[in-house]
Amino acid sequence: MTSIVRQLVSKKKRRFQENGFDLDLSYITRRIVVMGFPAEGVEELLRNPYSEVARFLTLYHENHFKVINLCSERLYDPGKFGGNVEIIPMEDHQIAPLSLMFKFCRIAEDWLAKDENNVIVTHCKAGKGRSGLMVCAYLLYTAFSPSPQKALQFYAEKRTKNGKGITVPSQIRYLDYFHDERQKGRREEVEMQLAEISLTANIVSFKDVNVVISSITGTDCCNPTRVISTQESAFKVQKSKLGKTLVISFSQLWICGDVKFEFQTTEVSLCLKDYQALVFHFWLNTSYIEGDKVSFRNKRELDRPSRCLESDTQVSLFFDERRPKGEKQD
Ligand SMILES: CCCCCCCC(=O)OC[C@H](COP(=O)(O)O[C@H]1[C@H](O)[C@@H](OP(=O)(O)O)[C@H](OP(=O)(O)O)[C@@H](OP(=O)(O)O)[C@H]1O)OC(=O)CCCCCCC
Repeated sequence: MTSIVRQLVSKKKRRFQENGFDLDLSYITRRIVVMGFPAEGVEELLRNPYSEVARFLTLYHENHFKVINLCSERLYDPGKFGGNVEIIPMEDHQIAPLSLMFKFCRIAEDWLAKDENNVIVTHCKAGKGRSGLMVCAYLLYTAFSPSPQKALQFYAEKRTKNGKGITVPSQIRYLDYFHDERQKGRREEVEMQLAEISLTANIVSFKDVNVVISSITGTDCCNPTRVISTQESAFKVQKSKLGKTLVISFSQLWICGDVKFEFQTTEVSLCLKDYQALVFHFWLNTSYIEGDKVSFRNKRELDRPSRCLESDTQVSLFFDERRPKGEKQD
């Protein structure tokens, strides 16, 4: 029964079912392994039991494995795997700044270069999204894959049965950013003045939509710093609604680097308390914005869109100015 539950929880991800093992684990290449979380206690009923993961690593890769834990929400004592564990915390369904993607690649490259028998074992919670972003970055970093599209296809084929590896659009966007930097070098940091957000969606006609904008300072991608919430009056924010279209205008709002946009509505919880429910979100890096407009043409281009959204939801961001980071305006 337990193995049935674990197989249900692992959904369409390929499992390692040889030699008495049945793990949510896939070899992406001979030396890159991706797996679901090595759980203990009750969660063992749902995910890879830590003891089975340890037995697998000892049997197949004793003294030659390095584990990289990408879960910010599930940390464990590195001593569990003999101490050879690196932690790069990422939030579920979110991106990692390019600096962390390159950090992952350097860790993997150094370890695999030490001994031809060495392997990298990467996991997050499901071992699908966050692990996929980092492993696809490594496939590009080493030129194993010539393009982000090829890396995504290769990963999806090796990790899943339904060809749906990385499915969060912003994670795919950041893989494109990574490839650009790997090919052409780091881009200049750019600040952009956000003038307007336009949202056309069914939800606008019957809900008040709030936008929270935050950005990553340093490499702590788990706690982005809030720039503004359109519910606050700290910045001059004007909202206008016409049918299914909401236009939010900003004044003097500059954003820079890795920026998260969260669209929320006020909901009532079961205990009759108001809370902000996430309708969708997306991430952008200002150095990669071309021109003065960014558009999302439908729901599929948004991250984790709620079921209540109609498919032809559209979002556009309009920018007034851009400047190199830190350049003072007179
Ligand atoms: C009889 C029980 C049958 C259980 C059937 C469960 C069937 C089922 O959907 O199981 C799957 C769920 C959720 O599974 P997980 O708890 O493992 O969550 C997944 C994880 O967040 C992935 O991110 P990452 O960790 O890979 O970065 C995410 O991928 P992404 O960020 O790319 O979207 C994926 O979204 P996605 O699949 O793409 O939509 C989530 O489903 O498991 C649980 O909820 C665990 C608790 C299960 C509670 C069981 C209570 C008994």
